Amino acid sequence: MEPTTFVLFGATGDLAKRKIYPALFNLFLDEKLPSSFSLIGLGRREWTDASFRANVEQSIREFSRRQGKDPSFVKQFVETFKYSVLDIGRQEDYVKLKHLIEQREEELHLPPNRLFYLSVGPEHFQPIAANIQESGLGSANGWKRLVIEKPFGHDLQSARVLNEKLSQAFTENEIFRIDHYLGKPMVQKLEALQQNNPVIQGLWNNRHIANVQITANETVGVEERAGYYDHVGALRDMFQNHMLQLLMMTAIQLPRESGFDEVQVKKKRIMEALEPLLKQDVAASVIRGQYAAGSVKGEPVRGYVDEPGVAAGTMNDTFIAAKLQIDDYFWRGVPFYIRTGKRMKEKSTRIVIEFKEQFTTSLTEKKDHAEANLLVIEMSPNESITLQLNAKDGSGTGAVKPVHIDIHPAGEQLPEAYENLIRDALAGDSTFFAHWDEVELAWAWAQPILEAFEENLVPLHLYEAGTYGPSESDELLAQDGFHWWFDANNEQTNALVSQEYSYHNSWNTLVSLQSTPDSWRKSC
Ligand SMILES: NC(=O)C1=CN([C@@H]2O[C@H](COP(=O)(O)OP(=O)(O)OC[C@H]3O[C@@H](n4cnc5c(N)ncnc54)[C@H](OP(=O)(O)O)[C@@H]3O)[C@@H](O)[C@H]2O)C=CC1
Ligand SMILES: O=C1O[C@H](COP(=O)(O)O)[C@@H](O)[C@H](O)[C@H]1O
Repeated sequence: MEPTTFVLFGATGDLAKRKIYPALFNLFLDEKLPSSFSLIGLGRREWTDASFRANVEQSIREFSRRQGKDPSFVKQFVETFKYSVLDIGRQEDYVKLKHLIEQREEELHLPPNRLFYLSVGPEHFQPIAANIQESGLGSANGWKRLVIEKPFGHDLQSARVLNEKLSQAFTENEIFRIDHYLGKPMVQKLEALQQNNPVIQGLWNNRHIANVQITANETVGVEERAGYYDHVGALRDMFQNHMLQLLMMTAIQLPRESGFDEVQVKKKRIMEALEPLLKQDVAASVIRGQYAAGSVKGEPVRGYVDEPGVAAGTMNDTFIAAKLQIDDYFWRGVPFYIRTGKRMKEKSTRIVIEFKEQFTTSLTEKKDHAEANLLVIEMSPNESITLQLNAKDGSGTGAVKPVHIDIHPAGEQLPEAYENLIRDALAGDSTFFAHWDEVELAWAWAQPILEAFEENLVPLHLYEAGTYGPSESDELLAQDGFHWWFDANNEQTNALVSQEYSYHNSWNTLVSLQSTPDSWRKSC
């Protein structure tokens, strides 16, 4: 990895503290940072280098999964960190920053490779990019990269304007838009699963798959983020970005030797093939919900409208479920059901592929109770891949019972999403970042839904906190003859939960999932 200066805007903020420093520290311990690495933190707070380092140390103690490590490692990690006071709107602060960066590059013999990480509110993205350009910070004789956090725009129009402005200072290849779901280890292993297993690759189409279900349920409510969330809702906060990225990563078809460019092109093709919704038809395939008072994990919780900071009479969505169709050769006719919500019964992020029951006859169906074949990719709370097959149960009656092949990352400590993403950004590999074409197409697809919500063309269903959302979400699948798998109140899933036979395999033996193929990765 090339020597790099990591310039962190928002170094005093919450994201830096909870995610960025712990991720950098873990990369440091794993020797995955560039051998020459300089970090400069920026914020308005009047911190010194010493107080900045003390804050970073504290965040590592609090949030790093390696907090038990020898404290001398933490000291060693932060000892070269610098802090500079910078107000985003003040041009003279960028001049001061430029001098500091150049001085450090000289002291540490670093080429001027600069990664600008914007861990600040979205209203600051454009002014920072413009000031980087105007101050000459981005015109040194090395590479420059811009890493930006979500949200990327508020709707299609604002996203286009933002992109246009950023493009004046950075090329598309230099912009790394974070979608932390793309950094999740199971998402990164998803394509390796398909690419390295012809048996799965051969099944990955509408001849064999009945439907796909993508769920991201959370138990938390709006927390202290009402100021942000009440203007955004589940559609903008989760669906337009994370959920559609999961859809792209699931539906993509990649031959074994696919490179980074192919991934990008094929993700874009999926989005282009996504059947658009007309505003007046949104209500037929989109369910909007908002949590009412209830209880989560045995604790009573208030309804969304009673959360501090939420506007009176708010119609904001805290739950959304939708049926999507991809109109292409592979997926035509396969419904993709996607849902995400806050204050649900349990935290669960998973993709379920339900295969068609091609070979069942009415006789075997009745006698054997054969369950559907499922492939379940579990991202949270645990990480695993499970394949449900049917086998004779050995009782001599000839009965068929579901068996499960579980693939767990046994003993392996998987990296956090931010570790994967920061490592990739440092390496110039944008495979697992959101590219502009995808972001624009995702906003274009979501736009009629935003408008239908705005104009109240879609009913807002209240659901009790601690449930699986409004019952209309179940009906969305029931009208096609399906049901959400793994909802505890769904009897048909009990067979899976009370499994009798389970073949536990080590992470590597059954399928080769360990790493994402290098051919995916592109070094700029
Ligand atoms: N926190 C999280 O879990 C997540 C956050 N994000 C995104 O990350 C970004 C940062 O969020 P978060 O850390 O929570 O926000 P915080 O409000 O905690 O931090 C904001 C940071 O921006 C700095 N800042 C604000 N205004 C200025 C200014 N005028 N000049 C210089 N610095 C300024 C603050 O510095 P100071 O206070 O010193 O002025 C602070 O370091 C946002 O885009 C958010 O959407 C995305 C996913 C999760
Ligand atoms: O981006 C966001 O994601 C989190 C959920 O992330 P997860 O990794 O815990 O599944 C969500 O709580 C938050 O509202 C949203 O902004």
